[in-house]
Amino acid sequence: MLPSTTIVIKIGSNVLTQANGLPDLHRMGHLVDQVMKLKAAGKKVVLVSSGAVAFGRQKAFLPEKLNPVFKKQIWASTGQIQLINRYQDLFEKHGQTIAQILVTKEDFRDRKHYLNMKNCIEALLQQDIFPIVNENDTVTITELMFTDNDELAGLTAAMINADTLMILSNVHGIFTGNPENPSSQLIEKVQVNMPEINQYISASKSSFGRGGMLTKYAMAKKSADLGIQVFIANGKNDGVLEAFLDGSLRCTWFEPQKQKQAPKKWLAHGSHYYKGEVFINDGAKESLTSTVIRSLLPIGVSRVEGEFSKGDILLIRDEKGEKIGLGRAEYSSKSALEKIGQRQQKAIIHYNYLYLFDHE
Ligand SMILES: Nc1ncnc2c1ncn2[C@@H]1O[C@H](COP(=O)(O)OP(=O)(O)O)[C@@H](O)[C@H]1O
Ligand SMILES: N[C@@H](CCC(=O)OP(=O)(O)O)C(=O)O
Repeated sequence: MLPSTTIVIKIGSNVLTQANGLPDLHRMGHLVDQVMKLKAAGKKVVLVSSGAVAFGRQKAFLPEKLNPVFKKQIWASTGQIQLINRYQDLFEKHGQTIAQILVTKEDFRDRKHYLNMKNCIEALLQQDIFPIVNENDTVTITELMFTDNDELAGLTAAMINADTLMILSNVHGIFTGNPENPSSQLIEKVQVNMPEINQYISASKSSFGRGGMLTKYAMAKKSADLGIQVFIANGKNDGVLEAFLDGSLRCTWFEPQKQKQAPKKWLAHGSHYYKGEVFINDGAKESLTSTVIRSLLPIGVSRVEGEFSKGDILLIRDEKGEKIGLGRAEYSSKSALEKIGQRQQKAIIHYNYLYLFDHE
């Protein structure tokens, strides 16, 4: 475990609900008390909290046959008010003002939205207002949805340059088998060059969760690659955050690699958010993957696909179609089409906004 100053804490739906599905206000209160202890210890904290759908489900009784998308929208829109009101009551007891931030995947795709979000969270933290983030579930349907809030928490941690991501679920971490099986053991440490441990993870999830342990693992690995240490721990355990503070936390810890620069962190999460594709020739591939720092020039581009604007994320492929990396477009697709193959043109992707895959 490494020192931490800025922490994103993700709380799963199951942590905030009882087995019968009713909100667990006692647990919520206990977590808020502990978050305040982290703040008192000088940590900057941002919360990514699930629970809108779970809270809404308890209040809005809907016909069984209603379209599942409408159900989710109704539960999320009614439940988010309850969720945030509960937080407000609980934080108010500590004299702490809170802010609600509801976001969509689109906000991470568009660099302007991304920077607006980042600046807003940073301004809130500076003013000592506590940000609570959730997905805007009423507008994010099917392909617009985050896989789950674990993905949103990973993106948020990268966005605000957090050094620590704490994922609170209803298990102590990743086990070598079903966590309910007494022979399964907790994997305490995940290090960079360790073999994949996803073989141990089953697709099963807790009753109110969306993504399951597989997305937690994928997001934790990605965040660790970007230099963020990740803890997966049991938010249902009393004193979980105090144990984090005193170093006695029982959890799965992901060792971080060296911190990446901020624009590269934005791009690293862009695999699902790119707007267009650029295909590069062998010479450009060699140049980009060499040890010398280089931008991608139009002369190295053989074709572009998709409609994109300046500032959008592009996926870079080689001539065989293999994925090489991601970058921020310096041209719109219209200008790029005019410039490809030409010499002495400004880079289509500047090095500062280029992220190359390690082994994809
Ligand atoms: N190898 C494993 N170790 C730990 N949990 C696992 C494993 N395989 C599957 N799981 C399941 O993942 C669940 C946690 O994911 P999820 O239900 O999405 O929680 P949350 O609501 O906190 O996001 C656990 O309750 C457990 O049932
Ligand atoms: N935005 C949804 C959260 C969905 C989700 O990812 O849930 P979980 O897997 O419990 O973190 C809600 O507030 O209900």
